[in-house]
Amino acid sequence: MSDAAMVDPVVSLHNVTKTYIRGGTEVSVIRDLSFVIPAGTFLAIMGPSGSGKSTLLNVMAGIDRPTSGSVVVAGTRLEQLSEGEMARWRARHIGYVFQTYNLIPVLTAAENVELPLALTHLTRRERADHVKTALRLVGLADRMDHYPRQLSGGQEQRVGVARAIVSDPTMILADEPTGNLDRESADDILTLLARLNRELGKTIVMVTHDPRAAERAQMIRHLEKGLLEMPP
Ligand SMILES: Nc1ncnc2c1ncn2[C@@H]1O[C@H](COP(=O)(O)OP(=O)(O)OP(=O)(O)O)[C@@H](O)[C@H]1O
Repeated sequence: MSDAAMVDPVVSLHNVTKTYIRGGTEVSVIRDLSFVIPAGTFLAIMGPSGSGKSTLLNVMAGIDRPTSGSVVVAGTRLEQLSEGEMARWRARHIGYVFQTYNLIPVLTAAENVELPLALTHLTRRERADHVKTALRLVGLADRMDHYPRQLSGGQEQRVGVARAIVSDPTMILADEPTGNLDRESADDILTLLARLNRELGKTIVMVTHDPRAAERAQMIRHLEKGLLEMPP
């Protein structure tokens, strides 16, 4: 890792543990995890089902709070934020891509993409411009007024990616973004994520089961029982 990367991580986790109570006993999903993600990295996190991948992503997004330890993302120590501050912080810094797209069926592609901008101070005109740019970036400028049911799975996920980038966030977190797609659509989404990383310098953290998807990232880490396998 270069000195610059050490100086400028987008994510730093220090001794992060996340514990749930299940059936009266404490279960550690993430155990004493410490690592940094340098700015501009495209990282894939792999690991068996239940190993804590989604939990880790949610901790980085400020959706889940760790039981102990500290999480610094984009220069902010997340445990210091109230729920309201966290929502505003997340809107500014995090774009999230879901396995099942999570589009709202009664809204058009453009309206879905515009949703994260509700928490910003942009004017209506500026919001429309951002939406157009995001949909153009994912190659769906001609589908702005289509509803999710009028789109293929691959196109729906491209709308999902447009929604994740519309506010120009610091980091994109993608939880199994290709899990519901056929090989060709999956490749399109991975190519798109790689482009956003390369051309726009977005830091991307992608959770995936699929080794072929993980290969498209610059760096792969394996999570096993809440512990991250670190490079030699
Ligand atoms: N809110 C919760 N309450 C209790 N247990 C939880 C909660 N959220 C997650 N868990 C447990 O934590 C463990 C890790 O879950 P997580 O979803 O992070 O794993 P994962 O690696 O993403 O799995 P998958 O690949 O199946 O999505 C699981 O055993 C899960 O049941």
